[in-house]
Amino acid sequence: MSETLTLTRPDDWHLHLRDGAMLRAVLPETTRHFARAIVMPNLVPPVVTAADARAYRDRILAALPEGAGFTPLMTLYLTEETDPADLVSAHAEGLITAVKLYPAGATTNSTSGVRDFDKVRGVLEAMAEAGCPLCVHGEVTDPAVDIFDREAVFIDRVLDPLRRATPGLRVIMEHITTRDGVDYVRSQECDLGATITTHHLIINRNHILVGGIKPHYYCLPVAKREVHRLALREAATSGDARFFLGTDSAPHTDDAKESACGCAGCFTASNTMALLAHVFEEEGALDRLEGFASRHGPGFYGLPVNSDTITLVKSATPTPFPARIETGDGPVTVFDPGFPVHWSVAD
Ligand SMILES: NC(=O)N[C@@H](CC(=O)O)C(=O)O
Ligand SMILES: [Zn+2]
Ligand SMILES: [Zn+2]
Repeated sequence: MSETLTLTRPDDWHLHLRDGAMLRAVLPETTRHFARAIVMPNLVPPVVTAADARAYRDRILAALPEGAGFTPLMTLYLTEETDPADLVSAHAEGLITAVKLYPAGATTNSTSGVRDFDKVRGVLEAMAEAGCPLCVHGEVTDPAVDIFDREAVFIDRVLDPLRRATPGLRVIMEHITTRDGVDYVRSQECDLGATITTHHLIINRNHILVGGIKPHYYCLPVAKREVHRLALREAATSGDARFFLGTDSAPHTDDAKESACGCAGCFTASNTMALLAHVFEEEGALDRLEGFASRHGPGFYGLPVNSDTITLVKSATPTPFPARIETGDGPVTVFDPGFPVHWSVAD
């Protein structure tokens, strides 16, 4: 007898869809299970204006598989030159759902990001006024700060001062990787949420480095110590509506990952829901998966929850998933959790 679990259809509140051949290959992996996704704007060149976002949204819609009922929720990439009027009108007309802040140099394609936070103060104030949320890649780029400390230092040096200076700004700490991130979210009264990725619930830094370097486990923010992974698991499965799913599924070709200078990013779009069922079952929290994957995100963004469902099935034998997907740019390896997975999403 197989066990099943039916959930309100989930959304992905942090996703990289890329462009061109890669977009066409990875998009169906998301639309199969998810109804909506917050689409990251870190293309080359980035999505910085309303016109860029409209053109990118049209390319995504043109690449949708037949019959996919999927809505891309667009974002703008915040730069020191962002025009607040362009941003506010794009938000007002529903073209964009949020704005993304990358500290310059913090991650993949972030060179156009923010260096001097004073230069974006006016834009952040306009966003607070307009009710447009800010998604944040929360790592400092100071070369003197150890890579494993960059999230915690960002909270103290950048995020907390920024939020105090801009009351009413709704902020999502993207892909939190530390207990410090969890604690900071919990310590705040309002206007703060956090996304958690699938892979950060599964791997710690040992997975990347013990027994040989594993480039497909390398992403940013880099996975931390086990205590942090456990804190993320506790937060994700706690039922606290401030924590929700953002896969940060970030495809790079195998050539780009398996390199002397490998790109950061784990590709999890294909197997995220199966892996989450495994994780939530391990934590005795299967009844809270729907909150994390399907309810808390819309709640934070002030959007309706989806009206249809997906069904997860647990079978007696492990359910294999493809090790990689083919793209016009080359193969992309699917995140391997390193354990057998018995859950899958029913067709
Ligand atoms: N997470 C990653 O490791 N990489 C992301 C960028 C990001 O989300 O920081 C990417 O665009 O490849
Ligand atoms: Zn990021
Ligand atoms: Zn990302």
